[in-house]
Formats: sequence, C-alpha cells, structure tokens
Amino acid sequence: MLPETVKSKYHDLLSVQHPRVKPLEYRHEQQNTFKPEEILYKTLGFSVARATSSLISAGKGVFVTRGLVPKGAVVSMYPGTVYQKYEPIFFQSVGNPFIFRCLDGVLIDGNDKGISKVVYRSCNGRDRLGPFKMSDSTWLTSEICNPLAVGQYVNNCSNDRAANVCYQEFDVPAVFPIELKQYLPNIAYSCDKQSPLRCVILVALRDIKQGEELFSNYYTIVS
Ligand SMILES: C[S@@+](CC[C@H](N)C(=O)[O-])C[C@H]1O[C@@H](n2cnc3c(N)ncnc32)[C@H](O)[C@@H]1O
Repeated sequence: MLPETVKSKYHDLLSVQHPRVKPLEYRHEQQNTFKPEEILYKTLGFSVARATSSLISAGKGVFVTRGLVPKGAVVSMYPGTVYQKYEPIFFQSVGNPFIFRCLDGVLIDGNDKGISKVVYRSCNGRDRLGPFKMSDSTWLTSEICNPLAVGQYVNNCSNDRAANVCYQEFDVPAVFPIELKQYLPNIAYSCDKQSPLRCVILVALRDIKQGEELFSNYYTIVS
C-alpha cells in the first residue's frame, strides 16, 4: 500500500526489525534480528531502560544502560493518552502520579496500569487506519517496540541529584509520515481532528554516561 519511494526508504530498516506478529515462543528463535534496545544502541549510540531507582523508596527509574547520551539528544519520550484541558480525566487521575501537565493545560496520562491502560488501548484500537496503527501501544506490555517510551518513569531531581534531562513539548506536524505513527507512544483521547497530537520528549541537558539514572525537574518544561 505504500508508495515505492517510501518503501525503498524504509527497506533497510525493516530488514532488521523485530518481527512484531510472531508468537512469543518463536521470537527468541529468530536469527539475524535485533531487539529494539539493540537497534536503539546501534542507531543512536545509547540505550535506556527502567530499573530500580538509585533513590531509596522511589520505586523505578530510568537508566542509561549502554553507551553515552550526548548533550541535546532525545533520551526518551513521555508515553500516554493526550487529553485536551476540557476533556474528562477524573477517574484516570485519582492517585495517578503519571499525569504530565503541558504548559497550555493539555494532559498526558502515562500510567501503564488500570483504567489508564484500558483507555489508551481503546483509543489505539479506535484509530487504526486499515493496516496502519496510529500509535504504539507496546509500552503497555513487556514486549516494547519503542525503547525510548519510558519517560514517565524518570524521577524528580533533588539537592544531590541534579536534573540531567528536561521536557520538550511539541505537536506532531500534519506531514508526519503515516507509516511511522505506529512508533509514537501517544494517542488523543478524543478523535478530534482539529487538534494536532501533542508529544513530550526528554532531552539531555549534558552528556550522560552509561549507568547514570535520568532525573528531570517536574516543574520545568521547555516550550
Ligand atoms: C512519575 S512517577 C516516577 C516513577 C516512579 N518512581 C515509579 O516507580 O512508579 C513519580 C513518582 O515517583 C516517586 N518519585 C519521583 N521522584 C522522586 C524523588 N526524587 N524521591 C522520591 N520519590 C520520587 C514519587 O512516588 C512520585 O510520585
């Protein structure tokens, strides 16, 4: 279904992609395929993942697991359902520490459990366009396609843990290729075609070495 020019552009990439529809038992038997973390490392020179935070009783955090993140690089994305400020989010927000508020009041619910998870999956199914998915929902599973989609697990900075990443909001442009939307870990709560899709990325404030945990400032957003 894709135009020839688009097919050839992504041909090389597709040839090393992890097969997404294979049953779990066959995945590890595949030869000559790379895991998404491996592709991330080979492409950007680093990989990130969730692990127990270095802060006592802070739960999980996000670490650079391989390589070096250069200053200015996109180190992760904030996944979740995007709500306009007038849309209902009451039940999803009760006791939910994963809600990110953008400067203009747009909210992103990055909780990967409970009602938040159900809502994301529902919107993801609703917005399918034939064979094309309009967003990535694998961050809700253990088989993550986009390993950058862990930004909601980044912990807050403190006096002895300075922020090494900051948030950057942006709206996905109308010309964004439809076949790449399946890798965006965000989806709009309402199928209101007027509003562009909001995404939030985390950008390295300095070089970040392998083994370091990411810390942001929960109250600072770069617009
Ligand atoms: C967005 S979540 C971050 C992921 C969280 N650590 C987890 O495992 O679910 C925010 C929550 O993480 C914890 N947290 C974040 N930064 C912290 C810090 N500097 N010290 C202690 N707890 C922190 C708090 O419980 C906060 O409500």
